[in-house]
Amino acid sequence: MTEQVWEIEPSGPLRGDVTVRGAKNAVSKHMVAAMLGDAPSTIRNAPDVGEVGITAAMLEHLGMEVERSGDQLQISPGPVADPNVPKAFTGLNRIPILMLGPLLHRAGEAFVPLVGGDPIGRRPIDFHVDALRAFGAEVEIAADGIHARASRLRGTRVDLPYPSVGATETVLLAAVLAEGKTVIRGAATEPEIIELALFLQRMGAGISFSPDRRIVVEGVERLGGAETTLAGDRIEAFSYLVAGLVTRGEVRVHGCPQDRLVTAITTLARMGAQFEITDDWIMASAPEGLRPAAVQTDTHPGFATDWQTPLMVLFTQADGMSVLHETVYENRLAYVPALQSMGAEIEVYDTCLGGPACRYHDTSALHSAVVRGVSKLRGGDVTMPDIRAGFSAVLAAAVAEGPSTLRGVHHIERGYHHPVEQFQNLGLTLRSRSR
Ligand SMILES: CC(=O)N[C@H]1[C@@H](OP(=O)(O)OP(=O)(O)OC[C@H]2O[C@@H](n3ccc(=O)[nH]c3=O)[C@H](O)[C@@H]2O)O[C@H](CO)[C@@H](O)[C@@H]1O
Ligand SMILES: C=C(OP(=O)(O)O)C(=O)O
Repeated sequence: MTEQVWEIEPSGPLRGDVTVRGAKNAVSKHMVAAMLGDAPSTIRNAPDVGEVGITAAMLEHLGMEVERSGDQLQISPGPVADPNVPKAFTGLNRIPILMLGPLLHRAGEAFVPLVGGDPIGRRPIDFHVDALRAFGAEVEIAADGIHARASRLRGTRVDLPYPSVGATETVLLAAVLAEGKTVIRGAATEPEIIELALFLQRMGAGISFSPDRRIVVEGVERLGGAETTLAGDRIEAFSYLVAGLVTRGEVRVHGCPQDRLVTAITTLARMGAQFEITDDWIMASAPEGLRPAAVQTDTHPGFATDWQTPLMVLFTQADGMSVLHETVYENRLAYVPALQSMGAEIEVYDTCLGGPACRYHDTSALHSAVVRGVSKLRGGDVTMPDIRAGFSAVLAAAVAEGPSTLRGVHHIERGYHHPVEQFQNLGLTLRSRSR
């Protein structure tokens, strides 16, 4: 069987411009929201990534029309042809669970296969299921997926035990057409949640945000179509800024609003990065080198867990001991052995270092890391375990001495827009080969 691999050679400082498009998850979730309308919706600035194709194929199976033209997607919500997402989509991404609410509204019944996403720790769906039951749905968890049925969803009160991004979205997508009022307490407030809520508001939904993670939704009878242009992906934007910093170059990132990166920018600035920020782009450089830092990942507006992997590689190139405490996923340091095999001096611990105790305090999950910099990295033969760890392997290969071979590149292709071209434009010697 042939395998796609990336061969990377050390290439000096990465410099130049990168434009980021909408985030892979944002585009999929807007596509799911569009299912709720009774008229077509348009989503612009969509990236050209595997995730969109997976979600489009699911929607088409359900009876929606999806038309792509350049960076624009038009979703025309026809009658539901089949309320079952086929099992062929098992594990391909996390989007099917979000389809339950819209399918219940449109068809009164639904089946979605087991959701996947990156293997970064336990990713249960109990909050989603409990919330749908609170709306009055009958939900049965089978070995191969979830069956749900409801003649009408009724507004309810949902208290999320942790501000889960996906569960907040499940509740929003169920609440907008439910009968009466829904109140979510403990809601996630990530920029992607706000972006989705604004889109739903354009479709006609009654959503208001209150302080203290409380969202109130007044159900409406019908939703129309809407148009939107997605903001550039903050994870991708951060990753390319770090690509410049870690190689002692400077990358100018266009398309991601500054307010989505505020904590990231402050964190990098604390490490000695200097920024130029305009309305159109953000550029980072570190002419005087980088200092170590202690960083804890968190829900928004904290330091996002998806920013953690490039930061880890940056820590290996900062002068001194850095600490990373991952509090969102218990197994998100599983990629560290690959970096260690390339010479990174990283030790992982099951204790909470560099911040207050988190949910994994009393477990044996290795979720804290101490990183010694500056480490001399050497080229390696590494398999990417997930999307963000994949990007960090590219960064490690870019600063390593000697060539590297990276496998599992499909992970990156699920969510980064044309990564080979972007890296090559920045000056990285990267060849993508089938072997
Ligand atoms: C498709 C998508 O949007 N992915 C993003 C989304 O993932 P996703 O929406 O899956 O992440 P959540 O915010 O739901 O997960 C946060 C935490 O809540 C826990 N939890 C979640 C749901 C549940 O029913 N029960 C439960 O215990 C999870 O195990 C995790 O520890 O937000 C994460 C946190 O910003 C990002 O890393 C992912 O890139
Ligand atoms: C964890 C991620 O994605 P997913 O939730 O789709 O696995 C991610 O984008 O970093």
